Amino acid sequence: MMDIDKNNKLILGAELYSKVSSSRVLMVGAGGIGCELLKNLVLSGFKDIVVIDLDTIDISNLNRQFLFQKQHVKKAKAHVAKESALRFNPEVKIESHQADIKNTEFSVEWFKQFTMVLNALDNLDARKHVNAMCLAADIPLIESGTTGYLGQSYVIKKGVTECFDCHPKPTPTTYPVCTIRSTPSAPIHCIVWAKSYLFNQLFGNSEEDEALDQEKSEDNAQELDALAKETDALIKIKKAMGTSEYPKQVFDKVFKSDIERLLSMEDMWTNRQKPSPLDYEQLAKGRQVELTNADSDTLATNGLKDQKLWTIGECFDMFRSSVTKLSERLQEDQAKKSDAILTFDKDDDDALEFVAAAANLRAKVFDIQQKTLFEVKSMAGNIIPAIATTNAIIAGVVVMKSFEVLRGSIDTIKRTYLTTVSRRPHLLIQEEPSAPNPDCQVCQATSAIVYADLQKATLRSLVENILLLPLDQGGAEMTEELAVMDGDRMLYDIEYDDNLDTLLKDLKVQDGTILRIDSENGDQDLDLVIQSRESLDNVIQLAKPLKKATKDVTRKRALEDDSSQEQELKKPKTDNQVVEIGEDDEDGTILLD
Ligand SMILES: Nc1ncnc2c1ncn2[C@@H]1O[C@H](COP(=O)(O)OP(=O)(O)OP(=O)(O)O)[C@@H](O)[C@H]1O
Ligand SMILES: [Zn+2]
Repeated sequence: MMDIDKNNKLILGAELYSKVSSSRVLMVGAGGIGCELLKNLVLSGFKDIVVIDLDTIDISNLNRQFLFQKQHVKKAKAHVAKESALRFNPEVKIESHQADIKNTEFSVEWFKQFTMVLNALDNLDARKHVNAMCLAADIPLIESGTTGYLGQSYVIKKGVTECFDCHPKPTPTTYPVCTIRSTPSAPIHCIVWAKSYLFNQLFGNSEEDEALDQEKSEDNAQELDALAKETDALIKIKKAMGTSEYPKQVFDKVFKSDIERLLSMEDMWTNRQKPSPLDYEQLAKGRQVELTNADSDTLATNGLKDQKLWTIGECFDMFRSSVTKLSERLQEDQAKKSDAILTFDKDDDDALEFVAAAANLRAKVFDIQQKTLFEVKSMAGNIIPAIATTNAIIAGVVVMKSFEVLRGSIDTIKRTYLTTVSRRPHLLIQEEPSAPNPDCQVCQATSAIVYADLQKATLRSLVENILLLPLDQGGAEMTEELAVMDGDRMLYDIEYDDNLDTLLKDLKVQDGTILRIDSENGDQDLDLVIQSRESLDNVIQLAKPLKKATKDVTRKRALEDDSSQEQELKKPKTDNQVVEIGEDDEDGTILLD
């Protein structure tokens, strides 16, 4: 037995050690938290780990994702993470997949093989998906996340705790389109204009970005119409893409004629400072003079290049060169695939330089403070810098939670927050877990497995032979006011029956698809997990008969399980219980709780 194992057995005790070493865990995401977590798992006795990540290693990951080194850039995160982690303990079995966890191959059945799932993700969409899969497979999920110095981790278990979707998550900030397009007043307005409007119009998807709130009102209707015309005129200019005149034409349009149009709307400027258009020829001349007069001292950058504020001449040069480079790239891509577009990526130097230059030129026009490339990168990417130590602390907390899950007392596992408070620079705050929200659309739906012969079953067979059929005949006994949804796609409701005689397979329902049956009369919703089976007695049938459930069953169960907990579970969520980190004097180990 290796030393690690011996030590783990001593630390965890024989019983927990045996549970840890015999469990099979899935880790989703091998980025900032994932790298720390995988290292922790192999060092703390886990022997059977599956790692999934869809991405490859970027150079910007190396400052905090310590399983990756320079020679690994562009390789799959999952595979490299596996290889590096194995070096801590070669006896562990690690299976790595470079894949999207949302792929249908990772079905509910597939999730069921795991003792628990550990999320180390960075986006809502994937988190919601794993949440739904773990609820359907009825296995515990440990959720975690960090932003800058803040972090959290908690356990989700169907019918016992809140799920990821029990409470709505704040939607990303949007900006009124007129603020961005006509009356910017802060650096972020110029950055959003450059990234969400100008970049998309010139190189990307010309549909308006969701960061721009297009809501029309009496006040802005006229301005919105004028802006639409302005956009049409910009689209015409795109015909010159690839010519040497192109950067000038774009420049004249967005920094001169559009600004002149704005100036002509006098009412707009009664209480605001007027913008001043930029002149291409003048800037070009000024830049010449700047370059001729500059001695090597002023040209040499002081400090880090991306943290130095560019002069207007430098912005001007950068604007022209990045427009040229991005146009060339777009044209090359379009030669291969006619509908190719570029999408803004903060790690794409040309795209970032374009956004920084355009935003700073616009800031000059509106007399707004300019920003360095570094600042633009973090604002345009909505980035709060990731901090290695925050990830490390949270990854440690996740492992502690995994031990508690294995000990079997999920209903008492606290939620842990890493936060900054005035009394101490950092503090872990523990909060009692909450019972599921009885109105949650996600975890309160009953779920059931449906066997379907996908070559033969139609939507009608699903509706008539399962959904509307009485319980005692093997159905779900729903009323006719129901809707069948595949994600956001509606397949059927009482007023939309066009698909009834279409085969499920032609509706893209496949093995592993989860269909959500919305009950539109307030009854319980139903999630149906489709499993493909051939030669069934009926082309479609429930795997197990359903029992009638009332909405409050899960909540009641959670409350009744342990009456001493009842008070805790009813407590409002905001009632934080601050727990000091106790320090064991003798050996300096930090104990949580
Ligand atoms: N649907 C998904 N399936 C599998 N892996 C995913 C999915 N969505 C995100 N991930 C992975 O989760 C990880 C999250 O890690 P992290 O938050 O550190 O992000 P990052 O992409 O490495 O860093 P940054 O976003 O700061 O550049 C990433 O490696 C990402 O590829
Ligand atoms: Zn829920």
